[in-house]
Formats: sequence, structure tokens, C-alpha cells
Amino acid sequence: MTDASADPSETYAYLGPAGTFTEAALKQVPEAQGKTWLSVNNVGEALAEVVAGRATAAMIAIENSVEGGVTAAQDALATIPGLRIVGEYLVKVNFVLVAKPGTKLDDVKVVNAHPVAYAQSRGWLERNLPDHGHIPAASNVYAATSLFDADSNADAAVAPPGIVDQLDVEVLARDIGDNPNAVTRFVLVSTSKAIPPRTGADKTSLIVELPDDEAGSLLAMLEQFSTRGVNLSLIQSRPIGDALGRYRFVVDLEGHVEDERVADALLGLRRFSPRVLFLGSYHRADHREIEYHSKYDDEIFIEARDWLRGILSGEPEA
Ligand SMILES: O=C(O)C(=O)C[C@]1(C(=O)O)C=C[C@@H](O)C=C1
Repeated sequence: MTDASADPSETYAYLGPAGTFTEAALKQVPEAQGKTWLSVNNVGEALAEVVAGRATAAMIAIENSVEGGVTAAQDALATIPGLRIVGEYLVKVNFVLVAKPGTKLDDVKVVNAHPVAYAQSRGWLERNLPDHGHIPAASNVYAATSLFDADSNADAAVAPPGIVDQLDVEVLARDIGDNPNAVTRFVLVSTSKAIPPRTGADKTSLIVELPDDEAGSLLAMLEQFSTRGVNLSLIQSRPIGDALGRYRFVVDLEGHVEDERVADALLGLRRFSPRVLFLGSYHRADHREIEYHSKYDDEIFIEARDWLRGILSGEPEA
């Protein structure tokens, strides 16, 4: 769904419709409040709006504490050129099973659910509805709204608890998520090359490809981080897609590209990797200050560089 009248400098695309967890993430972005919000049907559409310049930024789910990386989002960021992550947001997720009024749990044979939501409530569904079928939905809210479609084959939907304020549905079961502490991580994506300022509580996202058929190249990649005291918060392999056995790595690391230890690790990576895609440095949603050993302080890297510069320029050694 696109709104041709939306002002491009003021538009934020998100997986809708209103009531999704993605919308809850967008509510956390101060600069998006009072602007045009564009509800779209999937991550690809949200990013396409940004690339085409019809949206300033898109909010997309990127990782879930139960299900792991949202692969559609990771693959889109790896393949669509020119995108940058400019912010990170966390939303606690939990789910209810809803149906049209009058439906009993025993009547439920087919369940509508977004694939990521389905994966997070699979345990409950298998225990309580062992024979159910699953119809994938574009979002958690669409899962519930489509129960009312004339051609719908589903009897119930997995949806956010707030759905009861939007639709005339009955809650058949609450808290059906398999993990009561489930959290989804969202990122705000734009084409702006301006890197958000370093705060000391930052994260950097990369896509890294490794040289073909070279023993130890994965270890060599990890060494770039470990020898500079850079901690990784996510590493996931994704197929490049052009041939069997070819993978790229999605990497999130603790720190900002302006941190000397991070910049040095990126230079190390760039020297041996055929492709390093910088997806952005941005403030961590949990605001946690990055801890690292003082031997990786900026000053240590700067002193070492000055020392070498001195040698090259013929200065007497101290
Ligand atoms: O934003 C929503 O409500 C969605 O339907 C999307 C989405 C996702 O893509 O991961 C968001 C959070 C939940 O983890 C499950 C689904």
C-alpha cells in the first residue's frame, strides 16, 4: 500500500497495518512522530520505498530472541545497494490466539500467523492444537484481519494482544509465545550516508564475504575482531545464492566505526575479504556502554600510528 500524496522527506515505511510490533518500534523514534507513516506489506516493499526516495526511512524487524535473525531482512540489506542502518529499537513481543466471536478452541483446525510469530508460538500450538494447519500471513495484524476475508480458510490467528482494541475478535488463549521474555530487535534503515554520532554505547553492522576455497578464512575474519578486543553480538551465515556452499556473514559488533579498534578491524577485514559491506554504526537500543580492555583504547592505536609516522619521517625515536 503506497500513499502518493506522502511528502518524501517526512515519510516512514513500516510493516503494517497499525497495531503491528513494527509500528510499536516506530513509535519509539522521536523524529518520526507527527510525520507520515506508510503501511506496507513486507520488508522488501518497505526498503523499496526508501530506495525510490518515497520514504525517508523504513522500520524493519531484523532479529528475534527466540527465532534468531530475520533472514528476509538480512538478505535484503546484503543485496540492495545504498542502505544504512541508522537506529536500533527493541520491542517485547507476546501473542494471543484470536478468532471470530463464538469460535471455540476445539473448533480450530487452521491458524493464520506471520512466519516469525508462528515460529515463536510453535510449542504452544503443537501442544494445544496438535493437528492444526498453518497459513502464513504478511504481518501479525493481517493474520487477524484476514479471518474476516470472505475466502479465508483459517479459524484462528496468532496476533499481538492489542488486536482486541482494533477488531471484533475473541481471545482463545493468552501468552502463547514459547518464551515469555521474547524480544524483537528492529532497525531503522535509510539511504543517508551520515553516520549517527559515536556515543560509547554503539553497534556496527556488516556483511562480510570470505575468499573462496581458502582454509582458515573464517578464523581469519574472527581474528580481525579478537585481536582488537571487538566483541560480536551476532554472527550468522546466509547463502549468497549463486552456488551451493557459498555463504556471506552477517556480523553485528560492539562499537562505532569511529572507535579506533573498530576502524582498525574494518581495515584488516577489507584487506582480505572480497566484500565488506558497511551497514552502519548506530546507538544501541539497550544504551549499554561497551566494555573493552584498556589496551584497545583509541590512544593506544593513535600512539602506535604516530610512532610509525615518526619512523617514516625520520624523527629521532623516543
Ligand atoms: O511487526 C509485526 O507485528 C510483524 O508481524 C513482524 C514481526 C517480524 O517480522 O518479526 C515482528 C515481530 C514479531 O517477532 C513477529 C513478526
